[in-house]
Amino acid sequence: MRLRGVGRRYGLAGPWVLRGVDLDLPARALVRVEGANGTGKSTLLRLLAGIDAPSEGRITGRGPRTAYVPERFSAALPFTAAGYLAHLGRIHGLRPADAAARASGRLTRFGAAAHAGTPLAELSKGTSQKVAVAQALLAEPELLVLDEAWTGLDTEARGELDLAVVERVAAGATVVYVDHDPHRLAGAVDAAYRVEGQALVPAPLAAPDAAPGPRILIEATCAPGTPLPARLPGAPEGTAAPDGTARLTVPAAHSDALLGALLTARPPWHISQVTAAGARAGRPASRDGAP
Ligand SMILES: Nc1ncnc2c1ncn2[C@@H]1O[C@H](COP(=O)(O)OP(=O)(O)OP(=O)(O)O)[C@@H](O)[C@H]1O
Repeated sequence: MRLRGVGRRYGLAGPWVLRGVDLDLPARALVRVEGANGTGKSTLLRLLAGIDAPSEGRITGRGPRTAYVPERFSAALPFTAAGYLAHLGRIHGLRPADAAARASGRLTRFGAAAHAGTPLAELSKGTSQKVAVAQALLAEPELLVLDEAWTGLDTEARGELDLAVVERVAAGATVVYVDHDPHRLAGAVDAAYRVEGQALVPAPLAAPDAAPGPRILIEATCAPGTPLPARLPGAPEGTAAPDGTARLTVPAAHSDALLGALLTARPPWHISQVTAAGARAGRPASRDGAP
């Protein structure tokens, strides 16, 4: 996706919020946008998501599957949380039974299963935000735009969203996000930009050492006594036990490479579980439980 000479102002004679923005967003990339309060980050994200149009300039190459999570989500629609997600699933072309199953799975993943039957209008702010995140992930978007989507989520749901973002990028998507936490997803970010004045300028990436970002725990098995392959990518922490089980943690950015190395090793390792490191012990990454 490309932005060329993009500008946005509100009202015909309003001040320019953004002007002369040129940006290339490749596939399979995690892109952070930062900037001081009120500089135009949300304005840029709405333009990227296509829910607002530039006042000047051109945006091209946006794919059909785009999802957006706003800073504050409130859907004043006559649906329950699960009904709303299932409805969106059907709009995305899923069969009713598949849409209902996927809706339920997404609510479970973000710890909102207990509120599946609650009308949208009665959801707490945190649960509404979980529904917003669940709806964005429903269509497996190729462009995912997150405007402080972590705000209002509990710790577990924040970890799930970190993991879901990393998964989307690994699946080939472009994910663009704003978050007040400078360490959010640090170590996994491919490019960062700062809104300054009316311009968008490249920003330095947070050092992975200072802020390692999400880590993934990979549990694998092989024949008892098999040593781990040498020089595994991502410098994973952990060892293989004599019974042939291994528990390894790596920065999320390296988890795909590590999985690939284990699966193609000689002899190959069988992957038994992949979870967010720091998730409750022994529970899979897609877990249930109320907030
Ligand atoms: N719908 C709108 N109508 C008029 N002005 C707007 C609108 N949306 C944003 N603005 C103005 O555009 C400027 C940039 O706002 P925007 O919300 O994009 O900034 P931001 O960097 O996301 O802010 P924050 O960090 O507070 O979330 C602000 O001056 C804001 O008042």
